[in-house]
Amino acid sequence: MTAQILDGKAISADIRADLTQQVASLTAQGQRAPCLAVVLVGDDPASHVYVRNKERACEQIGIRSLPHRLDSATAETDLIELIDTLNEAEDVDGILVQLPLPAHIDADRILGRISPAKDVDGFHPSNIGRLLQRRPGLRPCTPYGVIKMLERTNTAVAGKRAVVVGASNIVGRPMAMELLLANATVTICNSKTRDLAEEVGRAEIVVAGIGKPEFVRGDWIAEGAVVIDVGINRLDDGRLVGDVEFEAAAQRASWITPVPGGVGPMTIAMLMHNTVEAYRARQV
Ligand SMILES: Nc1nc2c(c(=O)[nH]1)N[C@@H](CN(C=O)c1ccc(C(=O)N[C@@H](CCC(=O)O)C(=O)O)cc1)CN2
Ligand SMILES: [Mg+2]
Repeated sequence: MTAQILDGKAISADIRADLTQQVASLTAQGQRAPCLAVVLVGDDPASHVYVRNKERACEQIGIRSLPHRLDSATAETDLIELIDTLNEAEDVDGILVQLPLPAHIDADRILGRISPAKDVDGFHPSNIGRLLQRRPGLRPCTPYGVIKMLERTNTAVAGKRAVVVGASNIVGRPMAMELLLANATVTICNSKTRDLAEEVGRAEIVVAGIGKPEFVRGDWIAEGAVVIDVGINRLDDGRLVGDVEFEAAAQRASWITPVPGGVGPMTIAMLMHNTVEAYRARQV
């Protein structure tokens, strides 16, 4: 089998086009536009690129973005003060704090300070708990985006054997919860998993999010599996590769996401989706 490509750029463009229409119809009715506060601390070059891309996506959709660029030496107490101000601001619907934060700042404390109603990244323990319990809430963008991509394959997730490789708080764990919500039979693999190849080989859906270039070998993949690669790794030669050995995996998979142009663009599209959702929830 040779896999069909799950084109994250195209799917995210569809989602953003739909959001553009939604926002246009809100503002045509005289309502204010949704507003996303974008907080970036420090000068990590990749973070600057991601934040710019998020602000550009806001602009295209008609979401107002409120930039807060802070010095890398910003004290944790000052950042908390800013979060509190944004939590209180009537006209701010979503708060995004770009990660990673500088080492002297406790990221968990900051993410836990954001009002769950404005937590458009879906990282607050309350939103994670809601996902775990099948209750409505803001859902972490990357796993949510993966679910949207799986919908595009027109293969039912319910009843499928899904293997998530990686158990991070922002990808692996919430991804497993999303797949469970969709009624898959889910296995979460971590760094201590014995015989990873065998686990992956049983999967009808594989989601890789471990942050190790081409760690999941193509010959581990079962014939016809759907392969979702969340990894984005920059090699010394400048090439960008995922966590899956793409060419070999594509020989066996039915669908596969490329890197770049796969899950990455979906993360930003779902952030925009969550911002509009947070706005709507705050209007009632
Ligand atoms: N507060 C958050 N911080 C971080 C998140 C997040 O979701 N919320 N995720 C990552 C960074 N990130 C968004 O913030 C992100 C990374 C990559 C992409 C993307 O589209 N990548 C492109 C390739 C880009 C390149 O050439 O380097 C792709 O995959 O096609 C989008 C979003 C950590 N921090
Ligand atoms: Mg820290």
